[in-house]
Amino acid sequence: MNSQVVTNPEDIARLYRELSLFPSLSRADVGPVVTSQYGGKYSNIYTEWSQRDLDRNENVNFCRQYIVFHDDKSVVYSGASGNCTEIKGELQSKDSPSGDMKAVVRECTIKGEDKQFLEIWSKNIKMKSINLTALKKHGKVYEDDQFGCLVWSHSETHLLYVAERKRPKAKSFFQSESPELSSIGDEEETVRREEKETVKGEQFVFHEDWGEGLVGKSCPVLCVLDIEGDNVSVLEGVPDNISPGQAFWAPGDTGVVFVGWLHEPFRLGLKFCPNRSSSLYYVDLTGGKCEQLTSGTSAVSSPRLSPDQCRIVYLECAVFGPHMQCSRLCMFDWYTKKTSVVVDMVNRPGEDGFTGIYSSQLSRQCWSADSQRVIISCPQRSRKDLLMVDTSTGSVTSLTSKSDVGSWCLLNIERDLMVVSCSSPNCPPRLRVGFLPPRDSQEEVVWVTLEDSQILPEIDWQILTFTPPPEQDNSQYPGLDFEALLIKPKEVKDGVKLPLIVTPHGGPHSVFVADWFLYSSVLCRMGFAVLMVNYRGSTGYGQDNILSLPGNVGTQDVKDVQFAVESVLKGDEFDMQKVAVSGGSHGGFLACHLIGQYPGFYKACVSRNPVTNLASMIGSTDIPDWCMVEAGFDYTTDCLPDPAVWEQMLNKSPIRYVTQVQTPVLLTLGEDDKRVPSKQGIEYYRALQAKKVPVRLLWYPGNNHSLSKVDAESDGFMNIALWIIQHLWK
Ligand SMILES: CC(=O)N[C@@H](C)C(=O)N[C@@H](C)C(=O)N[C@@H](C)C(=O)O
Repeated sequence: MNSQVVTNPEDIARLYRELSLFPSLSRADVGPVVTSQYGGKYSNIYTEWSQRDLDRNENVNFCRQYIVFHDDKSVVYSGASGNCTEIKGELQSKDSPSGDMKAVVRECTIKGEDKQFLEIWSKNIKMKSINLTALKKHGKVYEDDQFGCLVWSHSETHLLYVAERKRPKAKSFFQSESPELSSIGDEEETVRREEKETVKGEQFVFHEDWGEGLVGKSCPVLCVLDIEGDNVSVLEGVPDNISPGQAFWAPGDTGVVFVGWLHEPFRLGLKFCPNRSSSLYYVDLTGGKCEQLTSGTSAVSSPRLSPDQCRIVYLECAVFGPHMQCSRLCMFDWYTKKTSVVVDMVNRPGEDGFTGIYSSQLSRQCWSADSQRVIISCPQRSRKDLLMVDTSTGSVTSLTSKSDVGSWCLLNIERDLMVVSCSSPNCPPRLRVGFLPPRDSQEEVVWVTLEDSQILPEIDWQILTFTPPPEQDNSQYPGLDFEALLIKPKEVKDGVKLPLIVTPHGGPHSVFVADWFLYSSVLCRMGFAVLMVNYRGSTGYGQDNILSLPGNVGTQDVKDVQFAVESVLKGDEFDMQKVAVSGGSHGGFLACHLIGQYPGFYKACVSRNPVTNLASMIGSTDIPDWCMVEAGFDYTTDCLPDPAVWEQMLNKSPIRYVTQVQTPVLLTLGEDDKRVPSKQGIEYYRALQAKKVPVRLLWYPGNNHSLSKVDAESDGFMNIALWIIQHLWK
């Protein structure tokens, strides 16, 4: 075999184990400025990381702290202050604004029962540990990014968080009554009260939840802990037709501002779906009066209060339509109660190259100290950059576009000290800090690395740009181009042509930015080239690019990927007899389309939780609107099955071409997938079996759409690599 590909399973596993060690940065907080007696200033940087532990079969979360000496505008010295500490059981944590206290929501199992505690730490003492489970004021605390929050009041006397609404105990009509209580004591009184609150016939009522990644999260409520009084109250006044989340304290702690998502007539999947009808609200703590701050005709997210507590920026996009779109950055003036658009949607990038805002979540803090600028990390074509927005002028400046690092993520900013994670396809995440230059200055940010990582010299990467041929131009949205990341081994032996693995992203409205990808890095170290295609419809290229795809899935996206592959194969670097295709979700949809529409071209196919039949998916997915929109139809909540629509859906689905498939297919399915139900993969699996096409199906219990648990991810990789090797060199 004239190749340089690693094929021995033990060697592959060793490579995977080596590269899976690199942790990812999930959070950073900047502590208060401390001035030493000699006038030196320093701040503590608290960071949280996540790392795969293949032996414990879990993602391990740990923290590490650093100290940064500065003069409020530049870093003088920095270094780690201690080693890493695993943080197990901590659902949420947050230092108080002064840094004097820390709140922790902790989950632990006591005598076989899961319980949740809200802890208040000060210096070296755990001052309070409130058993939230025993209080029975609400259900489980929300720890997710969609609804969850843990916020200190400005006064540091109250804590705000989100939990599941308390549901009365349900019992059968035929359950025997508890024996008459002999004596009335506190305990008995509690049991008696609970008996009264118990309802019959409600044990099996269906409670819809918010879908994939939010299973069991149905009715969030805003909760406030009065730290002095040790009592928890559920905020009144939130309208019954909305689910609140992403809450924070209003100026002066007079009340709470939050995002409310409409959940009538029913809930649709919310994860990766920022296009759900939602508004900003304010609920007054005293009277419980609730006020809607934004129009209610759009979808909003990530409200962030300015340091001077005068304005709130937030992201806004249209309701329904493509699930990820170009957002507007809007602002609500707390005192005039007026909203304004700071940065509008970008249909086509202009000369300045700014392609629009595609972030679905702003960083925890994103304001400059002067309350004039906002920092946003978001995709700009195939990179992810830090953008500085001047909220007075709406001007957008990239702080990182000249960098050779492909992906920058703002973790936090406090008093203009930015904490970022940055990485590239050949460089795992690094932790850096740097001061935001003064407003209107032309200075570049001076970045200081707190935690470095070495560039992998064996990996080379580049961004390729493609212009579709005239016959594939979109007449409604003409002149659009698209890109792909090409990741390949730096050293290639003479005479060796590289095998190529083609990977279209899912979404379809998402994007591959030049970030660190574990799978692509290991495949590259094994000797494969990997082509990660950002076909038309990807985010980061303007709203027109996104709008060009709905109604054209299964043709435009498929042709874009094939055009990119055939363009790359025109060179003599790659072996066109050794091309595989691999994708997940909509990327799996494309992988299955490609082997059906180009029979024999791909020698192996891997498909993770693929969409294989839009017509059969619409009735079982948590995002039925996605099926309608991507098939080219408008969605309304009262829409009903229509044979003509189903016919169109079927015609745009990979299952339509399954009779042409010759390529061996590996399917990997998550048992708990609410997004693309596993029956989609099974439908395709059976069709291949019936045609006697080599097919293998891996079924991962306890895994959902992302198949991101350590077992599924590591086992999945090994099987993917060996499947490709088996069929590219048979
Ligand atoms: C961009 C995005 O995620 N859109 C959502 C509506 C979504 O879940 N789409 C799926 C069909 C999908 O393709 N998801 C991709 C991102 C995946 O890899 O899971």
